[in-house]
Amino acid sequence: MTTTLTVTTSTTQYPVVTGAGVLATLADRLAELGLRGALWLVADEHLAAVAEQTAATLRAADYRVHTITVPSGENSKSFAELHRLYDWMIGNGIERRDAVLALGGGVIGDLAGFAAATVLRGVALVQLPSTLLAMVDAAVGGKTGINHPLGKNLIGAFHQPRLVLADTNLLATLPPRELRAGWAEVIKHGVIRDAGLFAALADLAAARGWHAANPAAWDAGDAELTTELTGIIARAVAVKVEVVSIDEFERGERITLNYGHTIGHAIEQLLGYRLLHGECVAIGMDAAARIAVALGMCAPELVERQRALLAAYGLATAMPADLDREAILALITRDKKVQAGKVRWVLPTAIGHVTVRSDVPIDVIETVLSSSPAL
Ligand SMILES: NC(=O)c1ccc[n+]([C@@H]2O[C@H](COP(=O)([O-])OP(=O)(O)OC[C@H]3O[C@@H](n4cnc5c(N)ncnc54)[C@H](O)[C@@H]3O)[C@@H](O)[C@H]2O)c1
Ligand SMILES: O=C(O)C(=O)C[C@@H](O)[C@H](O)[C@H](O)COP(=O)(O)O
Ligand SMILES: [Zn+2]
Repeated sequence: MTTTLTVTTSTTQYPVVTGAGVLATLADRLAELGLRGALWLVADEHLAAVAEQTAATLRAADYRVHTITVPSGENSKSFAELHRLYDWMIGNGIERRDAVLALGGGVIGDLAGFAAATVLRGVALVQLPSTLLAMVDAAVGGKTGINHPLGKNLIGAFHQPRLVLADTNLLATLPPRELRAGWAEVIKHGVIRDAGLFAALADLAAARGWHAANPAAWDAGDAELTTELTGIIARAVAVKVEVVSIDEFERGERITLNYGHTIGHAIEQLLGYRLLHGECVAIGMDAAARIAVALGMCAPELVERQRALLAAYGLATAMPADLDREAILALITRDKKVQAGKVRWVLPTAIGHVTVRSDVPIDVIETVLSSSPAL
């Protein structure tokens, strides 16, 4: 099953295509978009074979293709890697009508996307996500960037892709831990905007007997499961498409996509990126839900339901014991969503609904952090 959704903003419109085998349609789609310049394929090192195959197909369709691989992992969202991409592009004569193709997870999408946003003041970008997380979230919506030693994603730009092609066949080689990290953003999409998606995830978990001790596993040979999960992925993509179409530049609605990230990003950075982005978002979602309960915004049952669903998809919500709670607090106040010195918290009121609050008392946050279950 292939699903095509369209991001429509005041400045642009582009398709987000999700399905098994869609990467094979890349050359035709580029031609339809009128992208006939050279292609600069930036691939995660673990996707080198896919990159080679993709480049060969594009060359057979008369494209000039340059390829480069980037070391896997969060550390590649760095000035050094960005610089290496600029040297490669400029050194080999990139032109304004060319396009950058980002083949990999969110790290490659963010890094190559930012290079595309800035080289020659911007060239076309095509996102070819290869992780669950990138398919449902990172590849869509145009947020690109790198990390700064003082914080996550602090240097970046909005640069919308011309096309997102999410080939779910690529997920067959994704390590289970990375797949689990992707479920965090899928569940986030359910909590912030789509109670039906949350219910579908919960129903599937119940039907399959998935819980903390026996979490979700995707056996690609199970056709029925693959169909169900592909449908769920398409539904999660739809949430992202909807939100960024409403609010491209995060002036309002888009901040809801940051649910779980205020604390999540702080943990990611404090642990030196030892935990994955999705794993930290899961911990941050649990803390945010507990803040909402403490403020009387939702019933404690919401925390339990969210925790159970995260656990069923293999995600822990306890904070690592070595995490310095004071340091989390300090980092939160440097979050890029801080306005007039106030942290803007995305908090749930019910499954499928969140609201933004800038008046969360510090002692509530301290209590939630200090009462977090520890790993
Ligand atoms: N721009 C956005 O809107 C947005 C949204 C969410 C997250 N992000 C960012 O995305 C990053 C996380 O992305 P991610 O979870 O995709 O991680 P990632 O890009 O680090 O990829 C995860 C790991 O899987 C490997 N891999 C990727 N695809 C594979 C495949 N098909 N088969 C085998 N191995 C594969 C990679 O080499 C890497 O080791 C974070 O930096 C986060 O900040 C950005
Ligand atoms: O697309 C968005 O907007 C998001 O917030 C999606 C998040 O899942 C993603 O992690 C994003 O990179 C966070 O953005 P940031 O502005 O908080 O760095
Ligand atoms: Zn995220």
